[in-house]
Amino acid sequence: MVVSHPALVVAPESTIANEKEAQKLTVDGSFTENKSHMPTEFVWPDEDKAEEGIPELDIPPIDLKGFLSGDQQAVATICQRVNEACKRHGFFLAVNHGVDPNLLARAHALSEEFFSRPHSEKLQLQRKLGEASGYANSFIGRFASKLPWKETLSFQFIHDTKTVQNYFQNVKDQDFSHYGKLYQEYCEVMGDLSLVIMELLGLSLGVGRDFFRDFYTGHDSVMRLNYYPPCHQPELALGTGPHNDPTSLTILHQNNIDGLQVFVDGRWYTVCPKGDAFVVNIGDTLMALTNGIYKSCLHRAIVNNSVARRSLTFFLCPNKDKVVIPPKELITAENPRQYPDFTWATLLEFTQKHYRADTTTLEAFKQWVLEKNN
Ligand SMILES: C=C1C[C@]23C[C@H]1CC[C@H]2[C@]1(C)CCC[C@@](C)(C(=O)O)[C@H]1[C@@H]3C(=O)O
Ligand SMILES: O=C(O)CCC(=O)C(=O)O
Ligand SMILES: [Fe+2]
Repeated sequence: MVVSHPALVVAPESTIANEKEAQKLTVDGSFTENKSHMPTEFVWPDEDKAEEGIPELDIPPIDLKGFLSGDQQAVATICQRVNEACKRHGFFLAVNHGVDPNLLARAHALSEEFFSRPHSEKLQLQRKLGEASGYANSFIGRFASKLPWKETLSFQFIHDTKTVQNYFQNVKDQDFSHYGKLYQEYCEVMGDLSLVIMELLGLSLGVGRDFFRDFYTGHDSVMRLNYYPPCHQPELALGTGPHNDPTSLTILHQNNIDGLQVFVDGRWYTVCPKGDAFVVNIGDTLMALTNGIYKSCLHRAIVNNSVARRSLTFFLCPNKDKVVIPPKELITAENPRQYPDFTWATLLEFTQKHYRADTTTLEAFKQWVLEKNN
């Protein structure tokens, strides 16, 4: 079996898939000419795929202006709305967040520039076995089935370091230093915004501004550029299958193309892109840190057959040796400890070596940790 879309080139990066299966997907130019055929590796089961007519989610965004300026009346209202959203489905839209629209536009433009490069140039950044950073193509070679219709470029950002700049500086043969400069700036801005949102979440939960902010100071985060090329049979494939992010907080911005869907009150909704608005998601680690009170957001990304879609995702993660233990106010007789102590390093290892992140990662991880501890 051969495929030719640039999105479908073998990119061996990890361990779970069967090598022989991966080899069958080697690019050779014949796939786009034979549009009737979708390799089975890219076909998702019906229960994961989007049915027809998913409605748009119509919820007013959270305006962060009043929070950022410290307007007490606004802070109370914002906290109440954020609290409701995070308890119910684990996500909200944020506007007036203070991020320069020009920075956002430049971050998208450079992502577009990267993914439109010849395959050989993208491969200079190829994600290597066991490494978190780099370019990956559909995770061919990493997973054997339910391959996502996407290309990704991921890199690590540690708080108060030049990790991003250094990563791009070290690429051989090609000058990627302008990526380093721009995405270093973008990550610093996202890191600062994450810490502000952590203060907001702390206030919303009634544990004060500092607990979560302090916990995430020194964070060891991940930035990912997602690129979803047009797909000739979008009804069979998914850009990213249904999942909860194993990380703590995701700040996502999509270009002006629909594709992100979230699960709210028992059904799927499309979150349409709205200008500079960020989609802010709670992930599994933060759900555990709030003792299960704030829900990890279930979401997925669909693809379409006409236009490329892109998203910029900043995944806030704790420093690797921080132990995830909820503040004492959130542990009560009615809500005793829900998850064992763990570090992000262990959960990351679980998702990279033992378990493909999906809708039940946190439960599976909890069982795994409990078994290991016994
Ligand atoms: C630490 C991470 C693992 C993933 C990227 C970041 C945060 C989200 C995770 C992911 C996106 C969840 C869905 C499945 C996954 C394999 C993907 O489709 O990309 C996950 C990422 C990963 O393991 O590479
Ligand atoms: O691209 C999107 O809209 C969603 C991406 C996503 O969920 C992820 O990268 O974890
Ligand atoms: Fe996600």
